[in-house]
Amino acid sequence: MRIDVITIFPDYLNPLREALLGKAVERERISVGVHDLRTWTHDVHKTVDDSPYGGGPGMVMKPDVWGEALDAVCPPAAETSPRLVVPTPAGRPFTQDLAHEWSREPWLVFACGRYEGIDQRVVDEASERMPVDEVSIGDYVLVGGEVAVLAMVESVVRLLPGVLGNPASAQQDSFSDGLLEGPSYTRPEVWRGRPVPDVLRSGNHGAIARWRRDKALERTWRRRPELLDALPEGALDRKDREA
Ligand SMILES: Nc1cc(-c2cccs2)n[nH]1
Repeated sequence: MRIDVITIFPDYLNPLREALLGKAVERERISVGVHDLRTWTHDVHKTVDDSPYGGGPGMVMKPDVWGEALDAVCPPAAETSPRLVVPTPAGRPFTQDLAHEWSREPWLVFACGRYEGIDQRVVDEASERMPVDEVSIGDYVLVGGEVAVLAMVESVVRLLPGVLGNPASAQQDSFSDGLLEGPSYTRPEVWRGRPVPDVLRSGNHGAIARWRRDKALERTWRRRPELLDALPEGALDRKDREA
């Protein structure tokens, strides 16, 4: 997978070179290009934004600069086009399902804007030649899209074959079965007077699976009840309903 990020804060994307993601780059599971948007300005101040038409607070990012940047990073004449991802608080929710969908893409380009946004014509024009997803990573407002890109890239790249040490981890993610993951425990057996639940040390794998499922259902019911309503028909069996 090829990943390109266009940003006015290229150093903000340095974590993409670290740890798990850094290994994925080293192993050529992904190639990462980070591009400074100011490269495509032509004034001495390298201006990337301007006041919003219609008035209002903040600044909006200029379409001409973004247009040149996107033309350079994903040339219109090229035979392949990327999926363009634009983080915004006004986007559709980014979910684990979307991470799985994107993990099958050969090329993703992320456009990091300000929270007041990028001139809408940039997305409108790009949509004529590539798929564009305007997505939100949650109902809160960041200053820029860079943090959102780090989160989304990490959640997508960890799903690629050969990136996670144990592929089973991605299979047992929270949300993979529509529920939140239940509690986890490791040594010591007793910590500050708190023992590990007996069932987890019983060696009875059926009982352990049942206990874990019950804890996942309980946690989901307490913290995210709407996820239970969104489960497909038949996802909960009789024992689940008794939990
Ligand atoms: N979910 C979300 C995205 C954002 C921003 C994207 C770009 C600038 S601020 N804030 N919150």
